[in-house]
Amino acid sequence: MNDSIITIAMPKGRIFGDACNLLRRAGFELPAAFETARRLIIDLDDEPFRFILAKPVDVPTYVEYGAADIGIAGKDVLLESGRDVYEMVDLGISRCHMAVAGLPNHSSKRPYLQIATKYPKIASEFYRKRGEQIDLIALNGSIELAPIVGLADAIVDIVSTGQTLRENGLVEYAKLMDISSRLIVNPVSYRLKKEAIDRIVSRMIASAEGSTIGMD
Ligand SMILES: Nc1ncnc2c1ncn2[C@@H]1O[C@H](COP(=O)(O)OP(=O)(O)OP(=O)(O)O)[C@@H](O)[C@H]1O
Ligand SMILES: O=P(O)(O)OC[C@H]1O[C@H](OP(=O)(O)OP(=O)(O)O)[C@H](O)[C@@H]1O
Repeated sequence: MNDSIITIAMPKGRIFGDACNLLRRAGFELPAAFETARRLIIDLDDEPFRFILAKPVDVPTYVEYGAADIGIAGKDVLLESGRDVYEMVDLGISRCHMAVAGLPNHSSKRPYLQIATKYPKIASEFYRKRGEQIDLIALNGSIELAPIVGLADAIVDIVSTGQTLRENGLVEYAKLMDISSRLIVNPVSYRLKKEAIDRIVSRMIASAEGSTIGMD
């Protein structure tokens, strides 16, 4: 960790555009090519900020280990990763929700419900709280396929517009939680660079979409 530079881990992919817009609203002068460049480390010219561009699911790892002081990550990724980071601000971007879904009027013939998901921790916690024993099937994407081809009785996955469910003839059975992206901070960085990080947090709160502050 360099003491004078603040390193910010950015999630590539879906959140990236929303996160860049938010940073620009917060006064960060991101270069025009920020979104299109293939470089994975980008330093700003006039401010002591370094951006590292990571896969969304890896952002909490970079922040927990201190390779980045700060990061932006979806609440889904934070819950699933269980990484030891401070969650400082709900940025209100990339909003969606986590849901249980499956075929309409489906009734399982299995002894335990078979649940396919990219989020085994979130799914098992949900069913544990309901006192239901399940068989988890971990998948990496195209989760909606599983109930259609009989691999699972239901899925636990993200729903945003609902288009993927609709186009695949699935319905939502239950909503687990709202999801949005959060600003996360490495605890040691926060101790050593508190003033600089607090300034960033304030800028982000002022520019966030209906943000709230909180340290989890
Ligand atoms: N349909 C969606 N609408 C809005 N936000 C979403 C949606 N799907 C996911 N997200 C949010 O965006 C984050 C990153 O999603 P994205 O699909 O870019 O990454 P990913 O799951 O690693 O993708 P891939 O594995 O396909 O590269 C998720 O953690 C979640 O918070
Ligand atoms: O409600 P919607 O607006 O249709 O969005 C929901 C879809 O978006 C995500 O998938 P993603 O596009 O990230 O692809 P994946 O199958 O690789 O996870 C999520 O897993 C759903 O499949």
